[in-house]
Amino acid sequence: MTIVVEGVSASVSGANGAKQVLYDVDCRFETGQITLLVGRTGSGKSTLLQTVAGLIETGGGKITFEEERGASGVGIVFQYPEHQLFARTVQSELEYTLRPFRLSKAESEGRIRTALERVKLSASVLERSPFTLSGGEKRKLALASTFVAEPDWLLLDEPSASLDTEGVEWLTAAVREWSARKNGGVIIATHDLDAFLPLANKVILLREGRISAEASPAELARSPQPLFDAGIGLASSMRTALSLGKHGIAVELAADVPPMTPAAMADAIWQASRKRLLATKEPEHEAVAAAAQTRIPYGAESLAYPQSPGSRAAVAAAEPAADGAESVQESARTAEKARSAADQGESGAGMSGAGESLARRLDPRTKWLVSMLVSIGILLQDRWLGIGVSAICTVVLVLLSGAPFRPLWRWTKPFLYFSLFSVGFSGLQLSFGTESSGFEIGFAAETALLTLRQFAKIALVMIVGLLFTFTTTQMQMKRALEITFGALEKWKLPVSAFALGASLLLRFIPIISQEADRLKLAVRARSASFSKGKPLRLRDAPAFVIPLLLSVLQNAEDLSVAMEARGYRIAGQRRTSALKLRLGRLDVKAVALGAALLAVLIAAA
Ligand SMILES: Nc1ncnc2c1ncn2[C@@H]1O[C@H](COP(=O)(O)OP(=O)(O)OP(=O)(O)O)[C@@H](O)[C@H]1O
Repeated sequence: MTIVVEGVSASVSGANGAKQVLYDVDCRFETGQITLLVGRTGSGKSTLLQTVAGLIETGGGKITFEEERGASGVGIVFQYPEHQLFARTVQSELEYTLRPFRLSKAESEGRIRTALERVKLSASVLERSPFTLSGGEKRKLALASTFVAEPDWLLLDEPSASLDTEGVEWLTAAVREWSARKNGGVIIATHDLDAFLPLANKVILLREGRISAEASPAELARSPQPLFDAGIGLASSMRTALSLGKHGIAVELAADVPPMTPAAMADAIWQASRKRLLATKEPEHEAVAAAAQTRIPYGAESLAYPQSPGSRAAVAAAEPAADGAESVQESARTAEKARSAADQGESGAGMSGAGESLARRLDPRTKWLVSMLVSIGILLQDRWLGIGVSAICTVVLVLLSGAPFRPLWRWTKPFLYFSLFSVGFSGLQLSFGTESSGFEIGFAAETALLTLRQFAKIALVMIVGLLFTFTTTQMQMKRALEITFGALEKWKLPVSAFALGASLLLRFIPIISQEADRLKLAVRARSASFSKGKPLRLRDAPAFVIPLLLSVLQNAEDLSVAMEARGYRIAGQRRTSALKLRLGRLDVKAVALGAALLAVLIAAA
């Protein structure tokens, strides 16, 4: 009853293409145990969780379920519960999970009632839309919709986010209860050591997509160095012990019950204080000196202070009480600075110079001009030879631009399917004839080819347009339009408004795409796991089309509120632009290339 992860690598794909997140991960998750996945933001916890759940394909290595139901017995609750809710009512949300089990109505109602009781949600929410619930209620519902399927494994991503103190207490109790009742396995990706360390049997520390350490909570309590190495810091009980140690009060660590909870810590402090009180029969300074010499302050035996400035500052920030509030704030600021400096160091390489794709380094006006020139050239074509040359020119542009292939293909694919259908349909010839000849069906290849040629041209123009979209940010696009057509403002033409509108339209393309991905993932994760690892089934499509529309509308509303907050409503008010555009030598070369491609296309026409 174990999940074995061996040499697993995994990538996630976003608007800018695929990015490897996990590297050669080896670990085991035992049933009956609660395992924590702990690591800094972006270290790959969610990705590992989703890979184990079968929602992300492994790019190498394998995951073995040493039990009967395999990945189908896994229930996952996402980091943002709203990412997994999609139905019109809470009732249908829960029923959706139960659909593949083919239960009787009474059984299904019973399971729903029990699941709601377990998460302490009242049955009165059943008729409400999940989207009207509060953040904490959504999390409870997400958990209920997982509990209802009675999975063997419970995978929770940042489960304490958006819960209040009482909510966290309830959650930890629910996880404990579930684990004891089902004897199932629990994997929790979290930063919240205070809440989950006391529950855990094992902690797996992730750092930049790799496992940096594995330890039991008791081992970490005695030797917290791996927590610093992974850039995480300590649970507050550990911080308290560390601070007391600096004052010469040594908190003894019991081997079996490490002081992870406030109650256990209070007990340990009480024991330590009593010892110290007894010692103060001697003059106080001697007692302190003796304590400092003879007792081992918490963590000192193993806590060799980390050498890198970032982690040293993090250690300083993790020791609050000793030096007063001011120094705590100062060290927290230093730690933050050090971390962000480290972050910039990591990400800077990818952002600058050679690492950046050619198209991203070009001025958006240049890209727009080149796209126009090539699109005009493509639209001039009337012969198959010309279409072939257009296709070659488009491939040249795609390769030179360095635009990501996957999103390009994802956006082009539906159009290609639609085109093929239209081509087939346009070639159909139906005749209802006379009584003697009857109904006849034929296919006019010539008409179909004509349609194919038209669609091929549109597809190529679309790819050229997408190249522009995928390599131009909304801000660049807006500035480019404002600069290009700015002169028209003299004649009171609303150039800024037009530029903003056009750039918002562009901005919405990736948003819709991300939303569709999110909903597909949610539907797959909850199709009681029967279709995990397989593409979405057609009959699941309605489950995400309406939520997709709703969420696009919600995004539009959020955006309009944000814009209003930034003064976009105030007519005539000019805003300062943070983005300066400059044409360079590379732009001249790109325009020359565009003109050359147009010349080739005119020659081929
Ligand atoms: N859809 C995506 N597109 C692009 N990058 C992504 C996508 N999903 C995740 N990533 C990147 O993958 C890396 C790991 O992300 P992941 O969500 O697994 O980290 P995490 O440890 O769970 O972080 P957090 O604690 O902030 O939730 C991050 O750098 C993140 O930016």
